[in-house]
Amino acid sequence: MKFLSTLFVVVFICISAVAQKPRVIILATGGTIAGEGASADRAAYTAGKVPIESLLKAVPGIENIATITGEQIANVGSQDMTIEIWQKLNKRINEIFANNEAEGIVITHGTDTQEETSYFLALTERSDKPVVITGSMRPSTAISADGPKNLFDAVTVAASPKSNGKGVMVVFNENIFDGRDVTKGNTTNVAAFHAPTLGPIGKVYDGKVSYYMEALRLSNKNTPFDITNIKTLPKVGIAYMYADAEPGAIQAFVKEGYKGIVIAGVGNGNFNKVFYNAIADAVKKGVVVVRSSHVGSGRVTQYDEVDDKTLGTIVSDDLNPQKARILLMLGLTQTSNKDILQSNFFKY
Ligand SMILES: NC(=O)CC[C@H](N)C(=O)O
Repeated sequence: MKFLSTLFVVVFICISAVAQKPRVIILATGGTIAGEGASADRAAYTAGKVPIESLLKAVPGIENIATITGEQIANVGSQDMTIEIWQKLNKRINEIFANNEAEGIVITHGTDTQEETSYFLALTERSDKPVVITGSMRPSTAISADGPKNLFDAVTVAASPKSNGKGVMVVFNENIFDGRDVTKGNTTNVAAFHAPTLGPIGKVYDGKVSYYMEALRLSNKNTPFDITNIKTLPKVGIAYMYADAEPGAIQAFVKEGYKGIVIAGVGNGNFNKVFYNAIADAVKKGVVVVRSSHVGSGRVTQYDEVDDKTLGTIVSDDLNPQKARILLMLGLTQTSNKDILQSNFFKY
């Protein structure tokens, strides 16, 4: 009798484990994926119009992958993304995982600043469970809209047990990218994202997830950046270098009381003499200056054409300027020690 009842309990647990779908919560923030136009071409549309419930209706079969619920966190074109929305996202993500509300999270997001949100969250959210960001290049009303397919793939990745421990990722056009490495590489094409250092870490196709490599830079709960009780981040600006550039942007940031400046340098984080002098002046006034590059791939290395020791600058390693800005803002919430801030760029 005891054996039979034990057997019954074991069989019941097995059946319910098989029947129970993973739970995925979609946090919607807007973007082209929620865009709406008056005609079927992609021109003249407004990003961030369509609510998450309508987006889900356009994805047949998505309900078979996971038990899905949607929440609207914001509804903006991601050029209007703010640190306040990042904080809202971060808070809700940490809450969802702490309360065991879902196995995975998908964030729908405009593509323009998707790479910044992915890195910010990779540095600040605190779980091993997957957070998958996606979007689209064509609005929901366009011919061959890519949003439904990207959303289907993102939910597939978020629901997959293979994704545990992978942290924050971007899923786009069947590629899975690490949230740190990913960057937008095309202004209009559906293959809008790439990852200059690693390439995609995996692929998602036909409801199946395959990983090929792993990012080793520390992220998620292995970073010290906890923004739970932080209202605003220290101001960090980006100054763009080009032939015969003038240093007005650097001087303006210093005047406005910015705590840090990232130089979107040429080549290996280089700049001309007037930039050099303005940077030296900024450093003397206590502003932390990071050398990055607008080349689009590769590292900015220390003590190359610029002697960072003499100038007092630090380098971004392979982070592009917009990502270097995020790491510097978060680093500055903890210290203004340049050695520690520099070591962050080799760790995270
Ligand atoms: N493809 C897009 O998502 C671009 C739309 C808009 N600029 C945004 O980033 O939200």
